[in-house]
Amino acid sequence: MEGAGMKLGVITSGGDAPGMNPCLAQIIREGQKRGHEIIGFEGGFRGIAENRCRKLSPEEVTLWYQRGGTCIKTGRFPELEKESAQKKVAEQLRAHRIEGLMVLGGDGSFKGALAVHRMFPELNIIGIPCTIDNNVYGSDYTLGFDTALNTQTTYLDGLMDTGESLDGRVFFIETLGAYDGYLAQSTYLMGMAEFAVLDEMPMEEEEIIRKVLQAREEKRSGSIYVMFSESDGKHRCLRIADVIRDRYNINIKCSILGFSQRGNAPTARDRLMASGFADRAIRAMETGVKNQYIVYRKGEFQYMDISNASKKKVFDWHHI
Ligand SMILES: Nc1ncnc2c1ncn2[C@@H]1O[C@H](COP(=O)(O)OP(=O)(O)OP(=O)(O)O)[C@@H](O)[C@H]1O
Ligand SMILES: O=P(O)(O)OC[C@H]1O[C@](O)(CO)[C@@H](O)[C@@H]1O
Repeated sequence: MEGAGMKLGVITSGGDAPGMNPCLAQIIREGQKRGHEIIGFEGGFRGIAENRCRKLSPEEVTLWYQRGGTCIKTGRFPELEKESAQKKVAEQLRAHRIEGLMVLGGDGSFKGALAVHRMFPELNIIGIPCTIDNNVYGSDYTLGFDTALNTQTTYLDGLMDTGESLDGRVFFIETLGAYDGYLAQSTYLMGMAEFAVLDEMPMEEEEIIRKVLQAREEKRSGSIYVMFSESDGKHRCLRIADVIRDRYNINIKCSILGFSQRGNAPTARDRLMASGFADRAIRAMETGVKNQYIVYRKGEFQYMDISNASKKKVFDWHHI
């Protein structure tokens, strides 16, 4: 019955993101206060299929606010695209008498939730956008982005101390984010990089090289900093750096931030946002809001039908 004393499931799914833990903690604390039972399935949709679950209690979550990653583990479960896996997940949720499932993840996880809902239409599904990539359609913000950006900024601070002490170097810095350029573009927006190489604005290798040479011409002191988004994961910056080194004998260094960028204690902003998302999710379950994900748009939380999750977010060049 909607409102009082519901049995609610929760998973984290896709890549982990700082902010997932405080969001879980708030769901568990608020949930219990309002008389709900919160069941955590471990490792995303696979954990539901394999029936790895337990009741989560407020006593265990005190330190979750300050921890990166996710304390109930996450996972990718590509089998869920098949009907057989969708049925399995739906069966398990039915067996546990779960009335609503909260899914903390990215756009892929919301598509997965919708697929499960089709097999179990009485199940309410509510999504919370959690990914350092900031790429969920309809939302200006996804949990984890601020922490990943702060990690990146601290890294750049260190790099620039040395880059400004030894003139004339070129630094290529690759961020995570797959094909989404929000992390890389942010450093450029801050004014800390000469330019950013993004999938949103494809650039031929020769064009990148030309821009590096031009930046060196224009900058009389210090070094040159160029951001690269992760793209296909083949570290294109290494290849381009080799060409520049061989052709022009320039001292060029590549820094690939890699997976430590996905960790670390959530920033205060991510903790605050986590709490806002969690409250809206619980309220949605209680008030009969059905099959939505929560978005943060123009400074406020709103609901968006989960079928929109498959749409591509239009890149916002000046996201702030
Ligand atoms: N089209 C789909 N149909 C069914 N399930 C899906 C679909 N897309 C994704 N999923 C499920 O959601 C899981 C997570 O999706 P995905 O790997 O795309 O990560 P994500 O949620 O987008 O997060 P991140 O941004 O961190 O990558 C998949 O492993 C799969 O279980
Ligand atoms: O850990 P995995 O599954 O290799 O995923 C890596 C991807 O996940 C993300 O961190 C998003 O969660 C992307 O930035 C990155 O490309």
